Amino acid sequence: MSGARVWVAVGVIRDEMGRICICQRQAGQHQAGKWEFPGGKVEAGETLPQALTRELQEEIGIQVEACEPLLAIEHDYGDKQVLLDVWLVSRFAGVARGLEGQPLRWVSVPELADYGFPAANQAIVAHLQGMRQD
Ligand SMILES: Nc1nc2c([nH]c(=O)n2[C@H]2C[C@H](O)[C@@H](COP(=O)(O)OP(=O)(O)OP(=O)(O)O)O2)c(=O)[nH]1
Ligand SMILES: [Mg+2]
Repeated sequence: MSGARVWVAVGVIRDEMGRICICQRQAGQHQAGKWEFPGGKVEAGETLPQALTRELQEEIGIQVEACEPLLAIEHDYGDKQVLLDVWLVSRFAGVARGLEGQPLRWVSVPELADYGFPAANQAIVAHLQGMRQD
């Protein structure tokens, strides 16, 4: 184990058709090439909803209107430890686009199985697969 633990606000953004927004992590980033749920590090003094709202505005240009906590995951990648605070975003304004050049897709919950996610995300995907989709 090495380094400090990074606290991350992660958004599972669901549209009116039940699809989920995923983005591909870029070259040079930790876990590059893997798909993720958009989000990023919580800054000092921020609440989780504040961090989530800021990150989703910065990364994909949407405004969070309703969100609720889904689950929290601690994971040790060896080179980095993360605490992912995963929130469900059930209402938002704006059109999601990859503002940092990252590929972005809307996929159904079954389709999540076709994408390569960081190891910590397996618990998120399993949680979504076990949830009622209404
Ligand atoms: N956003 C996001 N990060 C994830 C997921 N799964 C996962 O292991 N992570 C890890 C990868 C990174 O080590 C960390 C998130 O950092 P980040 O690179 O998104 O942080 P950030 O947006 O604030 O970007 P920066 O400060 O590096 O510019 O959490 C996920 O689904 N979404
Ligand atoms: Mg990020």
